[in-house]
Amino acid sequence: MKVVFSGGGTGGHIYPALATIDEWLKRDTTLEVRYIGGERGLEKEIVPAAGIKFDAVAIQGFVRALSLQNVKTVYLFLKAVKRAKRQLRTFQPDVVVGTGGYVSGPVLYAAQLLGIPTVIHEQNSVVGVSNRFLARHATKIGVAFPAARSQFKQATVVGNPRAQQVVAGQKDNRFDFDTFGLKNDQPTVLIFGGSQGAPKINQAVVEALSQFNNQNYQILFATGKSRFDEVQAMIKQRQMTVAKNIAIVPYISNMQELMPRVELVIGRAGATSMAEQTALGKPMILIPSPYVTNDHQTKNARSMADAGAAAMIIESELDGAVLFKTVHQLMSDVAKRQEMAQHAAQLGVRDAADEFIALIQSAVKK
Ligand SMILES: CC(=O)N[C@H]1[C@@H](OP(=O)(O)OP(=O)(O)OC[C@H]2O[C@@H](n3ccc(=O)[nH]c3=O)[C@H](O)[C@@H]2O)O[C@H](CO)[C@@H](O)[C@@H]1O
Repeated sequence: MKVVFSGGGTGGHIYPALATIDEWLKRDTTLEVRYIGGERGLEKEIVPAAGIKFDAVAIQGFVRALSLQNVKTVYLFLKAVKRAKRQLRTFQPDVVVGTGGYVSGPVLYAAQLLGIPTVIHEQNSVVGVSNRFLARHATKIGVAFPAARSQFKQATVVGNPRAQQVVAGQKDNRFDFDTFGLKNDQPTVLIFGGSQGAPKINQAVVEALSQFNNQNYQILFATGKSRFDEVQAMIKQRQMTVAKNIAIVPYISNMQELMPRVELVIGRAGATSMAEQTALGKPMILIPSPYVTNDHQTKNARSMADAGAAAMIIESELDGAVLFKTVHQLMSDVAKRQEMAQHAAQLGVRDAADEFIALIQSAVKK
């Protein structure tokens, strides 16, 4: 079978696609896959690095206010549809799968114009712009949360395929913390602000550095690729030292191997992160982004906190002192962490890739 995947901009839309491909290739080595992504999104690096053939189209999102930018957006959209059509005609896929983000709009629309079956996946409980646009002519729709189902005419709850991939990463896990200059026998706190990093979280971590230094747990902190230099400059300006129990990196590219091995996760409340952390049963401290559509991350974080799986900090109340206190309290309380881990695990969907692959296969014309 030949399948084209498209989705991107941010990691939350890319990893579910990669996880589906990964699982599918394990059971069908004859599967042929292409990925069409944006010229500027994270997918441009992540997808080829995963060994998948990648084609790019230029695309940008609509801005909310009336603006000339939107004229350019329409122009780029039509150009991307044309280019995607050419790519699809050459490859002749049996089905085209979209996992959200601006780029999936023109690619799946092109497939729909050519009469190729399309399948979309919605990771969030609130449906995104591209998926809303594509839903009318999509052959099948998979959603991660039951709450999203009612927003489509007909959709199947499959969970988030990335969850299955990180769970698979638990088996025979030989992850070596030495790759980050850390120890294998110390509990690890993982901190990252979604796939792009979050300035407010980065600042709070820098403020708390002197307190985190030399604790009996270690901190692995991913700043986001484009924010690493900014963080280093902040550390230098404040003349702070970074002790050996702390590693600061721009991005973690082997999260599926690392995440199973950490004790506590601190971060945003993006849908794919939530799927991973619940599938693995990780206690979490969530600082939801207030800058996303319909404030959906706050809803995600609140549902985790209500279930007893997470502590939640509102971004406007976050600073180094609050961050340190919340982390330190949990790292000093094994029983509390275990309790949170159990609650998190109860929310996890661990076979989502199987479910999603079955849905895609059901969309292909026999
Ligand atoms: C600001 C924004 O628009 N956020 C949205 C975006 O978030 P974003 O792209 O940040 O998505 P998520 O938090 O859901 O997922 C991040 C993904 O990146 C991975 N990762 C992260 C950091 C790192 O160093 N290495 C790494 O591999 C995580 O393990 C995870 O798989 O898409 C999500 C899923 O549609 C939405 O719910 C979010 O609201």
